[in-house]
Amino acid sequence: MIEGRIIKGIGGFYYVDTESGLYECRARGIFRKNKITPLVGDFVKISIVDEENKKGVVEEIAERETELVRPPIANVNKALIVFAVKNPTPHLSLLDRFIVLAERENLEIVIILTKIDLDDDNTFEKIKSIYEPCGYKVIGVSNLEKKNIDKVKEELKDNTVVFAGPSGVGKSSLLNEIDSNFQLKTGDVSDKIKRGKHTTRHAELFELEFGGMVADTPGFSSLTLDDIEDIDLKDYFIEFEDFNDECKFGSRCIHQNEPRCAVKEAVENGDIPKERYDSYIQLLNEIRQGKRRY
Ligand SMILES: Nc1nc2c(ncn2[C@@H]2O[C@H](COP(=O)(O)OP(=O)(O)OP(=O)(O)O)[C@@H](O)[C@H]2O)c(=O)[nH]1
Ligand SMILES: [Zn+2]
Repeated sequence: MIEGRIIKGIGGFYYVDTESGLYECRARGIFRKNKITPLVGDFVKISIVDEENKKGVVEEIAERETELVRPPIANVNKALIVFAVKNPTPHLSLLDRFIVLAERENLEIVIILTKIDLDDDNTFEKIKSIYEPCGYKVIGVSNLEKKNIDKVKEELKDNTVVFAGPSGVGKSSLLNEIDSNFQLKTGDVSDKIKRGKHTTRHAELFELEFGGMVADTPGFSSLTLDDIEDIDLKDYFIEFEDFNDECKFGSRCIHQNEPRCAVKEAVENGDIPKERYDSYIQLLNEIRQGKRRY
């Protein structure tokens, strides 16, 4: 058996990068039986079935350091959450959902706002003023005017990063600016001509020329948080952290209707952005309603 890493998965095939090249692999049936799906980013052991045609079988999957469900990817340490300031209009509820999922995996999170060349109503500053006080780095980028591409590069260098965000925000364009080899790797020319634009259809990991790995992932337009418990949600709003223990009911406080809630006080004092608190309550209600349905 040889070791490698799954860098792409399409239609039941896993493409495993190893020291002796790229192998197209099937997964052992045992994984399906145990309800384990190999993920892009997984470190695996494969047996070679056909060396000439580079075909193999995934035999073992190493324990995952991190595992994101949406987009599905394993063993990344950082998430660059990409939204555009305009075209498409940024939906902060979706941004908050992604943050929750990434915080649950303890990923480092950086928010990238693209298309700042179109920003005629200060959307960048507005979003930054909500998320920066929470502790998130917010970087404004223009692929068109090649602005702040180097700042994004710094975030990628020597990390394993997932690019996630809605469709059309410029994730692939940004990766093209970052590493000129990216286009060669993704460029499905016939597809591009047919559809007039490049659309990412599956997650794929790329090695960056300056060190590090990055996964471009298909855009998503909604995210549900069904598998999160209502009581846990507050832990994924990191700006609540300093106040959680000061509530009258301590860690049992869900910061909604409880008396003497330090989080609610912090919102009133402006120490926690109101937008984030409102978003928290909205997600909390959603999770609870979802639970009641089952
Ligand atoms: N004005 C402006 N347009 C941009 C910028 N970045 C990307 N675009 C345009 O936005 C559109 C979508 O860009 P993509 O890079 O395909 O977006 P994506 O996020 O990869 O989309 P999916 O693959 O569908 O997830 C293209 O028409 C780009 O030319 C930018 O910084 N400024
Ligand atoms: Zn509270």
